[in-house]
Amino acid sequence: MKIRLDFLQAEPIRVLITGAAGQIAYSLIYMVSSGEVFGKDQPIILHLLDIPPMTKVLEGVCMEINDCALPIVREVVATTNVAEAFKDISAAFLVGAMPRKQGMERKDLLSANVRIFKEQGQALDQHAKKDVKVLVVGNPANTNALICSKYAPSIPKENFSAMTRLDQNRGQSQIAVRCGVPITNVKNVIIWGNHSSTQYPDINHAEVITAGGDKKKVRDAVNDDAWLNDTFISTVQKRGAAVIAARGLSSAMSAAKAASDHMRDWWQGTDGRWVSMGVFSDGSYGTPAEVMYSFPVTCANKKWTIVQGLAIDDFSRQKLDSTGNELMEERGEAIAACEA
Ligand SMILES: NC(=O)c1ccc[n+]([C@@H]2O[C@H](COP(=O)([O-])OP(=O)(O)OC[C@H]3O[C@@H](n4cnc5c(N)ncnc54)[C@H](O)[C@@H]3O)[C@@H](O)[C@H]2O)c1
Ligand SMILES: O=C(O)C[C@H](O)C(=O)O
Repeated sequence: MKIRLDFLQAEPIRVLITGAAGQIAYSLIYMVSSGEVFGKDQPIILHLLDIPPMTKVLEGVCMEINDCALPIVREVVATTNVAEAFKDISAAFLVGAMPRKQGMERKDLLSANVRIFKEQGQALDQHAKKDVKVLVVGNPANTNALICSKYAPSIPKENFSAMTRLDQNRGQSQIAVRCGVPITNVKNVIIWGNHSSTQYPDINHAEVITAGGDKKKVRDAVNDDAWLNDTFISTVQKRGAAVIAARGLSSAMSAAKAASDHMRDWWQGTDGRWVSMGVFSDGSYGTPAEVMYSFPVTCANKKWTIVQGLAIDDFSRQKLDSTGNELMEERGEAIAACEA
């Protein structure tokens, strides 16, 4: 009989979720604690941070974590103290921030939220492991991630990322429904740029296994350029606002699922699959350098690599530029707000 000792041997890692008393965290904590993200054999010590007025809610969340009887959760550190929350962490989901309300754009949250990410960047710099992997979810996510990395100079820029996986999942789902196939039959939908209404959901390189079992380019399988170039793009760009209009609250379950997908793929690798992540731009594809731009990437050995060599037509060029311009504007505003 083969006895598995790896579970007993693995050292626990410390995983931080901020905004732990909020909506997204309520789903995310379970996903992370179930082993979906770091592996079923990887014990974790959960660090949960929220602000003092949420202490009682956080206590309730901790009761529920205990009551879930989760095998990989070794300990829960629930706190409103930033230094304690960031101490020795190997991974961070930075969720805690104000969500937008109906009628707002995500960048309207910049002045309210950016200082949170300046403070948390400083905390990462002082207290976290130097190889910590940081996923920023709180909006405006790309620019908050940039600010976080700016204030954590001792941690490599490539350890910071912003979440555009929800947009990727939304795009793949729209295509799967349109083609009448399971979501797993759709590959390589790309999100370029900002997690905002200027993002560019791009299907030019995407493939689908059709209901008949043939592998086709999405453009050929859908065979409706008007829908792909207009309705599809604007549906994905405006999906967050549509959820807010319907629920009266911003997306939470789907955001938690996307955060789990993002960190799992970064941590465990993508086996050559492309996923979209907001990462520190090196200027690939003529994008502005030094903003957190969403690119197609592959992940291996806990590192992401931008997929290179894709053809960019004129339609796409204009869209890559316009979302890049917005990121540069946000960067200027955010730096000014942090230095004020
Ligand atoms: N990138 C994405 O795809 C995506 C998707 C959905 C939501 N979001 C964003 O995620 C953020 C959180 O959304 P939510 O629905 O969970 O909001 P929520 O209001 O339900 O929860 C946010 C929590 O963060 C806490 N918080 C506020 N300031 C904090 C701080 N300084 N430190 C720690 N915690 C703090 C709040 O007390 C609250 O408990 C929002 O900014 C939202 O816009 C991003
Ligand atoms: O749209 C929002 O404000 C929340 C989130 O960014 C989303 O895309 O659902």
